[in-house]
Amino acid sequence: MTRIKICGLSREEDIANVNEAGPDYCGFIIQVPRSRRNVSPERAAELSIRLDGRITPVGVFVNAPAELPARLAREGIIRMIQLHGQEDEDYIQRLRGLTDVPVIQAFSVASREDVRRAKDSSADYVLFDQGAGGTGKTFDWGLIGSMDRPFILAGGLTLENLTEAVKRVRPWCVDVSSGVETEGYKDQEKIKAAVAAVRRMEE
Ligand SMILES: O=C(O)c1ccccc1N[C@@H]1O[C@H](COP(=O)(O)O)[C@@H](O)[C@H]1O
Repeated sequence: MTRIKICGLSREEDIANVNEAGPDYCGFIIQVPRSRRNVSPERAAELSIRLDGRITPVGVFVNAPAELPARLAREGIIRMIQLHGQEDEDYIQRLRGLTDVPVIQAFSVASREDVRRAKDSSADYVLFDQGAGGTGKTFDWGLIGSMDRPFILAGGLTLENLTEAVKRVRPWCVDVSSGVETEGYKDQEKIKAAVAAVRRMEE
């Protein structure tokens, strides 16, 4: 069964829309000023509290001090931590000392070497993406090859390529952000269609 995460929520209506669509995970881009999906920790708290309890809130961080994701996890604002910067093994170990929520480490895939590095990660899950995150672009899925651990496929997934991605790559979870937006905002119909497409594949 492939799970689905809808990432980059920033408005109350985004929460209402995911509550209706029912993905497995949703993501908040926290304290990443360069992202147009950026939310403050306080805003993430306001949004997370409105989320259906069956959907796991994931905090997405880029080189944040480890105390920040750990605090938000302790406060129950997020239940998973996604590291999307240059965080290394020392960082993950420091985080482990501060919180026991599952950790996702993102890797930008441009070569087989990037995938090999991911195999060595001590994170609970690895995520394969194109570029620095939220680019809306895909990478060569053939580079993933065979993986002996659960992984998340991200990067430029859309209603057009989601089904093919699940069939070809067999990820543990797909992560969609730009692909369920219209003019820069999350789109209710696209979110519903993406979740339905992944659920249909389980049948
Ligand atoms: O979405 C962002 O703006 C973002 C910023 C910084 C780090 C990660 C970000 N998003 C993550 O990027 C991937 C793929 O996004 P897309 O579907 O290609 O737009 C996904 O994992 C998001 O969590």
